[in-house]
Amino acid sequence: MTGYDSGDEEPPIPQTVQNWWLNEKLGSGYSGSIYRATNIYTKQIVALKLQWVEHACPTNRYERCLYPLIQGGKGIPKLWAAGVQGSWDFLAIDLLGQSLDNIYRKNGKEVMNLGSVCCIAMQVIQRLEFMHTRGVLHRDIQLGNCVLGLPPHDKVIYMIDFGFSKRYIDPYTNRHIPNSNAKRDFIGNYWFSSVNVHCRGKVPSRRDDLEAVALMLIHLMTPRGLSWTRNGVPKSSQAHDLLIREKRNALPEDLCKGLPTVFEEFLRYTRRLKFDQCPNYQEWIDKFKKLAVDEGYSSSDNFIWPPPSPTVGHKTANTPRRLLSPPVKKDDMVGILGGIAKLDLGGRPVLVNNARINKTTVQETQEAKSSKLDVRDGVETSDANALPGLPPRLALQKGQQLERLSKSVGPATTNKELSKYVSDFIQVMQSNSGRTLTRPAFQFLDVLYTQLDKSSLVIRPTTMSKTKSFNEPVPEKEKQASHVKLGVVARLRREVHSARSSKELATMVADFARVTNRSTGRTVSKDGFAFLEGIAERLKVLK
Ligand SMILES: Nc1ncnc2c1ncn2[C@@H]1O[C@H](COP(=O)(O)OP(=O)(O)OP(=O)(O)O)[C@@H](O)[C@H]1O
Repeated sequence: MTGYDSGDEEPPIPQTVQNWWLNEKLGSGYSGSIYRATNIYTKQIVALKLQWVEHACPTNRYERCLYPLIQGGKGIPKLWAAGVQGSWDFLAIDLLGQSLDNIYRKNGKEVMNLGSVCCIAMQVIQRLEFMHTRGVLHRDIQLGNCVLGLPPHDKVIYMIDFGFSKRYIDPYTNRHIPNSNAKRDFIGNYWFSSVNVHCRGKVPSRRDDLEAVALMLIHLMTPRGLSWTRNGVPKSSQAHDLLIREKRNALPEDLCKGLPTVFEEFLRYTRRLKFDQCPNYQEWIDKFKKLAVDEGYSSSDNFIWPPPSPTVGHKTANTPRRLLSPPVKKDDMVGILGGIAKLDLGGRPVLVNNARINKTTVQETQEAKSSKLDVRDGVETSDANALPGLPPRLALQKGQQLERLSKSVGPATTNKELSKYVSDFIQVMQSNSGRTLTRPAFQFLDVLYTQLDKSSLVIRPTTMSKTKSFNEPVPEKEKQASHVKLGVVARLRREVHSARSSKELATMVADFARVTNRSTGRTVSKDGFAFLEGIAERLKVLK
């Protein structure tokens, strides 16, 4: 054991403590060790948490008092026995399996798949909801304290280590503990304790447990983890100060760049909560569930490790951008453009007045409209269109809807039609919690761009594969707006209303796609949607 500062020496670990025979060591922490132990009479097997009574940080003593308050909750280990025998303070609790930290490390600290992270989110938020309803804060949320059960409970995440836990409801007055401006000593962990508690010395409350969950989830989704975790535990006060500064200065939008928006929203939500405010746990459980479902994972919060195979290699709207190959690979783009080139357009003009639309075009438009009806209904009538290798159909819905829209926008012949398709595109994008530009969304924008850019030309199918795409180098004269950084979408939103030609709109669409791709991790912001709505509006009036 480590960490004790008593003058006395810690005695050797005994073979038995009360009725428990100690087997192998399962793990150890700052203040004690955990053993697998067998009841010598009943043969019941438990995890025995053992701590020397003289330890400088007598967490077992606190845990003994806390455990009874939270008994009976799902994912809370059962306390079978507790007490002091001789020099040893012990707790006998349910024997559990591996911790999320073990899993994370065994997995080479690789980014965890989104489905698993959503399960962790749902379960850990539920655990905290339960603890909080019992008037207890955890105060040490971290991967090592989230442990899987043993079969048949191996899909359940258990919370352990209540050594730092504390009542936030005064048992005598039944009131929330008071806030204070006095700076407190830090209790928690370096990686995930909230900014208020860790960096500002504030009194912890429910919001801080939730902020720690948010940081833990973001950590799991970030290559090499959160930046302040990368140098290991700080070994000096200067190193700790640096860590604190880094954590305090990290903006949610930077921490969550490229992640599904739910993560950033959750972190911001936890930081907006008032000191004594009760979090809306269910809202966030539902949001993470929806995110999982939208991305083709199960709606169940069962944590299955290793994750089921269908999701392997599946990259979707909400997959972190860092994990994705480039938005549209060159080969794919050639394929897409080749596909459009194969459309039998017969050299018809596009985006011209109705008088020049021939009968075939009208028919095609009607077909496009009928497929759009499916899009509006959001119902897939058949899996015939399912793309090989893609996961369950729920995940396909958004992608398929966008693919259909891309196909429809290609043969569109008037600005009015284009306007409607843009509105449909917005609708599909907004119907999904991950408002990110996925590959099919880029496809749509690319075809839209092509349509707008070529508005005054006749499309010649043979030249389509050479058609300019915003994914390809842009000629210098059009490049001025491609140095776009933050704020560009806001500018596009303003300027779209004064665009004088389809070509101008095309340039704006290209800028929008580039800046969304490059600067905001593909998330379509409010300005982004307003810009797209502006496109739809402008197309209605542009001839
Ligand atoms: N009930 C259990 N069943 C199986 N293993 C467990 C159990 N509880 C704890 N462990 C293992 O022992 C390790 C240390 O447990 P715990 O965090 O409770 O101890 P601690 O001394 O409070 O540690 P820390 O210094 O991290 O706060 C855990 O990370 C886990 O690997």
